[in-house]
Amino acid sequence: CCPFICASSNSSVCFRSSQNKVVTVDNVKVKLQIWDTAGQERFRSVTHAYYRDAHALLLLYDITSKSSFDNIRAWLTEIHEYAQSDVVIMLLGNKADMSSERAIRRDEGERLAREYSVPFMETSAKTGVNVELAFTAVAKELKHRAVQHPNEPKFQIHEYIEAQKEKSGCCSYF
Ligand SMILES: Nc1nc2c(ncn2[C@@H]2O[C@H](COP(=O)(O)OP(=O)(O)OP(=O)(O)O)[C@@H](O)[C@H]2O)c(=O)[nH]1
Repeated sequence: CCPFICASSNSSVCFRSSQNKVVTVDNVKVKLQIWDTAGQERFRSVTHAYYRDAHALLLLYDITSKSSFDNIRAWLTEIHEYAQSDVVIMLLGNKADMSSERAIRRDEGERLAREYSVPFMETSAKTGVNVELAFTAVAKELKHRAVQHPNEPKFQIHEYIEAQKEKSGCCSYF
């Protein structure tokens, strides 16, 4: 409904509610209601009220910004405190198209993701690289959790992502 939800009369404390996205997984339609929360520190006390009930959280940092990467640990700590224990978490290093200004190597993202046992990939909202995959992987995981057939093997989100992700820019390390 609302492009912006403001949590207080101070209009800078807002959440951008993006849109619904429907992903079809094995002929089942999974509706994702996507909330884009503001990432800055000053919003944090308000944001947890929003992700407490979330089924999945995509944590984005900007590969050209060390501070955005450093913030991820704080977010993961926060999530463990406030989010549902079985929430699907995915770490995304965004702006993969800006590899000439890269501040965080891909393997640093991979290492952090391994440390917290969360899937990882680099994305670009500009070129679209791996964006659909991020949403599809989340939708598949949620669908498999909701509709688990007894003889069906458990969906392995890590394996699915590793098999599908585009590794463009593989050699752009500095
Ligand atoms: N080149 C490039 N620019 C991007 C990409 N994603 C976002 N941007 C740009 O980065 C700027 C910030 O984007 P936002 O979506 O506002 O970033 P944000 O992290 O949501 O910002 P806050 O959460 O409000 O702190 C905008 O100018 C976007 O156009 C990307 O993948 N590549």
